Amino acid sequence: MTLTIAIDGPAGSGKSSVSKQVARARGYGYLDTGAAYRALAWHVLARGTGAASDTADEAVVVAAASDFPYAISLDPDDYWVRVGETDVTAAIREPRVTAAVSGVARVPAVRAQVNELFRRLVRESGRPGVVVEGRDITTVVAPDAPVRILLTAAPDVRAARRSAELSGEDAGAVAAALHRRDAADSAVVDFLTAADGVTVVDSTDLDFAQTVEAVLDVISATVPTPQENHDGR
Ligand SMILES: Nc1ncnc2c1ncn2[C@@H]1O[C@H](COP(=O)(O)OP(=O)(O)O)[C@@H](O)[C@H]1O
Ligand SMILES: Nc1ccn([C@@H]2O[C@H](COP(=O)(O)OP(=O)(O)O)[C@@H](O)[C@H]2O)c(=O)n1
Repeated sequence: MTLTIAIDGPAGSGKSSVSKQVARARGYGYLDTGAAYRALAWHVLARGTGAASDTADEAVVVAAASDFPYAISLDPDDYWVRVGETDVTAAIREPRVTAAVSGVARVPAVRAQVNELFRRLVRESGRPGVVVEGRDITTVVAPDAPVRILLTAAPDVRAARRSAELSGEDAGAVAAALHRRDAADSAVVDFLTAADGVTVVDSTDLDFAQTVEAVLDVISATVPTPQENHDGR
């Protein structure tokens, strides 16, 4: 059976980059759940024009979700996202998609549909474990996962990290968009407080390597690596 490592947190907390590195270190798969919501937002925008591409319209979103040929790689060293024949790996990070994604993520039928997909992708991964990251993995998608982590960082630190990535964008606008999206998203699922049994890793004062180490330590406490087993630790 594939082991699930569940990681939640707000935008820019380091979920994707840290989870990817942790997956490499443990020989696990990596599942970016936000990519499904982003790809569906991209799909809605690509399918229609005018009202037919309105990601705030639940009926439009549900119609797009019923015809959504989505595929994602769980390989941390070969990450890609596709909708049908189109590689959307880069396109789903564009600001126009980021601005539309919360509308898509608000639709309960969409959440139920992608959650089933996430569980199936983990089941069929063929890997000993998968690091699954998002907003509701510790609470809804995999509440029984043996390791559940909330990755946080102070809002200004998260905004600074995100704007450093998007060098062409205005830092103030990136920060405002990030805080707006967190506010919209946290009305749907609570990813700002740790549920019972969830370990908080706060990366505000940690660099990237230290954050990866902190997450690996939490995992090792519950799931020793084969090497650690061998040493009798
Ligand atoms: N502890 C850290 N210290 C400094 N930079 C970090 C740290 N964790 C992540 N980053 C960087 O911050 C940016 C946002 O991280 P990302 O993994 O995309 O966050 P999320 O998936 O939560 O939105 C990336 O450029 C990443 O390399
Ligand atoms: N498990 C999840 C993951 C993402 N999402 C939604 O998908 C969007 C994009 O997620 P993401 O993880 O790619 O966002 P970042 O944290 O990388 O900025 C979020 O803003 C949420 O609206 C969600 O609702 N539930």
